[in-house]
Amino acid sequence: QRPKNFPPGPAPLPILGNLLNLSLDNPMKDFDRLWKSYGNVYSLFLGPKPAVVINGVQAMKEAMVTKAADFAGRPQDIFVSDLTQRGMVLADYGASWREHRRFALMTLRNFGLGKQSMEQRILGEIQYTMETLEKSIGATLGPQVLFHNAASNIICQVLFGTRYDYDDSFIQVVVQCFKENSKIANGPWAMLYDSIPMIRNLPLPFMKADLFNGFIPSLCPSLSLLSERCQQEIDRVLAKRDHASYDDRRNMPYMQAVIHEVQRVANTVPLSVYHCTTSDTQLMGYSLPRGTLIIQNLNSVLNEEGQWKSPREFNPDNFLNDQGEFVKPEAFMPFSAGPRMCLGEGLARMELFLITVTLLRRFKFIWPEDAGRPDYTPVYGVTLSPKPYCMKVQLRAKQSPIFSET
Ligand code: HEM
Repeated sequence: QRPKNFPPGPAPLPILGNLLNLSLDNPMKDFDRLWKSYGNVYSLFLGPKPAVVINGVQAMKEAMVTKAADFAGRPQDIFVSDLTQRGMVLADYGASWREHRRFALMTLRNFGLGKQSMEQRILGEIQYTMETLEKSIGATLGPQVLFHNAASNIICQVLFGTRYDYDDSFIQVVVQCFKENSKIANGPWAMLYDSIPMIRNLPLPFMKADLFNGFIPSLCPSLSLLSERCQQEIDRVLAKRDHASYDDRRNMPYMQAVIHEVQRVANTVPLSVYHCTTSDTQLMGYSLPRGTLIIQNLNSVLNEEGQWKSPREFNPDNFLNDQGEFVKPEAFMPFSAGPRMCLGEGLARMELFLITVTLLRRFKFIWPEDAGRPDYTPVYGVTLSPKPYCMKVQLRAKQSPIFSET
C-alpha cells in the first residue's frame, strides 16, 4: 500500500513488489518507460519497500539542492551497505559522514588537487600509458584494462604513494574484483537481497562479492570522426610546449565540449548512488515519509527534451554557444548535485582533460576494419561501461615538434 499522497506508480505484487516491472539485467529502459507513464516523480516497490524515482532537472534540483538536507541520507539496510563498511560513500547523513567528507576533501587538496602537483601526477601516469600504446602501434588491442589501470594508479598514488605496473597481477585482480562487484551490486541478485530479507543467508551469488571498493572513472576515448578537429585545436593551443596543463581547457572549447558530450552520452553512473529521506518531506507536491529510498534517474536529466540542443544524439554543440564558446547547461549532472554530489569530480575532470588531450595529441585511434559495427549495448552495473572492444593505434603523421624528436 502506498502512503497517503505518495507519488503514483505501477501496482505492486505481494512480496516481489514491482520487481517484475524491471529488467534485472539492465532496468534503464524500464525506468525511462515508467517516467513517461507516471511523470517526473513516481514510486516503485522493491519488494515490500517503497522507493521514489526522481526524473528531470526540475524535480532533481528541488530534491538535491533546494531540500538538500531532507534528501541527503543513504539507505542502511541494502546489499551494498551490508557489503561495505560504511566509510563515506554509503554513510548516512550526519556527523560521521560530514567528518569523513571534510577529511577526504582536505586530504585531496593537501595532496595537490587544484594545484600543479596533481597535474604532474596525472601527466606522469600518462607517460606509462603512452609507452604501452607505443608498443602496440599498428596492432589491434583491447584498451579497457589499460585505461582502468591508469585511472586506478592515479588514485593509488594519492592514497598509498605507489603505482602498479599494468601487468602487475595484484592490481589486475583488484580491478577485476571491482568490476565484478559493481555488476553484482546493481544486478538481479542484489535487488532480490534488498527486497526479500529472508533469503540473505542463503548460498546465492551475492555471497561471492568481495570487499574491495573504490571509484574508478570510466574513460571514454573520443569518437574518431571528431578527433581531427580536436587535434587541430590541441596543436594550435599547445604549439611547441611539451605537455598540456589543465588551464589549457580555457582555450580549448571544442575539446571541452567533446569531453562533456562523451560524459553526457556515456552516462556512466546512471542511477547515482541511492539516497534516502532524512525526515518527512514534500517533493513536487507529493508527501514522502522519512526513510523513503530515493533513486535519482540521472539518465533522464542528461537526455531531457528541452534541456539540450540534441538530447538524443552525440553532438558537441550541446556544450557550445553560437560564438563557439564552451557552456555547461544546468542539466549536466553526471556527478549528481547537492551535498552528496561526487567528491572526486575535480580529480575526474582533470584526468579526463589531461589524458584525452595528451593521447589525442600523439595518437590516432582507429576502429579496426574487421571488427564489424560497434555494439553500443552497455554493460550495466553501478556504472554503465562499454562491452569489451578493440581498437588500432597509430602515431599521428603530423606531430607537434616536441613529439617527433622522441
Ligand atoms: C567520471 C568519473 C566519476 C563520476 C561520473 C562519478 C559520479 C558519482 C556520482 C553520481 C555519485 C553519487 C552522488 C550522490 O549520491 O548524489 C558519486 C559519489 C562519490 N564519488 Fe564519484 N564519480 C566519478 C569519479 C570519482 C573519483 C575519481 C572519486 C575519488 C577521488 C570519486 C569519489 C566519490 C565519493 C567519495 C562519492 C560519495 C560522496 C558522498 O556520499 O558524500 N568519484 N560519484
